[in-house]
Amino acid sequence: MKLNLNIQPLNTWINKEGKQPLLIAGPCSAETEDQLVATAHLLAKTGKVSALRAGIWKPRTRPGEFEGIGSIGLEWLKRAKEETGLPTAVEVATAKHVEEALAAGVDILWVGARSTANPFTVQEIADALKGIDVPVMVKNPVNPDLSLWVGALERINNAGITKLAAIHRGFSSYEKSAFRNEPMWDVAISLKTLVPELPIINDPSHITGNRDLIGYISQKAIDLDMQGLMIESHIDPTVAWTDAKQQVTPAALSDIIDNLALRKAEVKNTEVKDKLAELRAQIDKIDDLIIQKVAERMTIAEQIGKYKKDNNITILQVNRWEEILKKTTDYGKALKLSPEFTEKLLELVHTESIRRQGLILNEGIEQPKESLTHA
Ligand SMILES: O=C(O)C(=O)C[C@]1(C(=O)O)C=C[C@@H](O)C=C1
Repeated sequence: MKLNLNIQPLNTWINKEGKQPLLIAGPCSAETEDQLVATAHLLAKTGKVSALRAGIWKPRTRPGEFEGIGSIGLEWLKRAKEETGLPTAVEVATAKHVEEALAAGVDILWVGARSTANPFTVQEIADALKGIDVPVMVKNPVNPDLSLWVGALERINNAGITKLAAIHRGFSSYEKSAFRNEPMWDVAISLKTLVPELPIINDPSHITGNRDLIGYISQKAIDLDMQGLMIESHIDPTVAWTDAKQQVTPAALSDIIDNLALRKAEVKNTEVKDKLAELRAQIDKIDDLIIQKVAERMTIAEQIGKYKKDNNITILQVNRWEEILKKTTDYGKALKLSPEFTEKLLELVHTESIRRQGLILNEGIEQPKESLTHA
């Protein structure tokens, strides 16, 4: 399925001037005029930054935390832009923010993750943007809901904004992990599949919450053909008022960018092309076999379903299911497949098997369509 958004290419609204990858950087929050302007100068000096970001209004999880310096910071941004030539980007969460940012000459606006999760907020921002030709970037919602992300992009696009990009900043999760926000790359890949022309910019600062992992996530984003990076950079992260652990100095940022291996999606070399085509043909054959075998397995599950119906046996057989999970993940391990992967694959197959048996056991009863997976 494809979604039709009216989008202009990234290079029509942000000048990369040959810099690779596209980099938007700046402090999490504008704190003081000196901090912002000095950081901007150091970032400009790296020669790697295409736009300066700074949080002016900060949506904080708990009250009492620093909620951004407010409108005065827009004046500092203006000065930073005048002195460095870097275009500026800020987060907006209300119509008033939009008006103030535009009046102060901010070049790029972005919608934050909490705002994207709320269609009322997004619509308010979209209404404030009507008739204005300004680039807008939309962060993913805090929860891994592709529809909310797409909905926000549609609302902004419907307001006439064609200089549009998405920002992948990861998703909240209860699970403990190395990351502040789980990357859940599959959600960003689904967005890319749905709207291939939409630029996606990765935000490794918010995904990692940890400056030591920023290089690692940045490389993954480039490997997945994302169009740019937004990285938080502060002249002295140790004393930053917000997100101190995930900010890097402009010099450290420059090193991170130098260490990235740049990749391109297009294959130009014919030898490489031929080799890829040969391997892809093998994958095509195997994919057909996988589908053929899954279909055969479903036919057998349906036969079992008939027995269950005739003998009043429940569909779910937990002991048998556990036995299958154990033996198959063990077998997978021996073949170098991770148990998590094998389990996920089997769960999908088992869910479909159960659904089909349900159709047999409850024949004649209308059954609404259910989703196969959760997120
Ligand atoms: O063994 C069964 O009873 C089946 O119906 C097969 C099957 C499966 O697809 O693997 C399906 C449902 C049960 O929960 C257990 C296993």
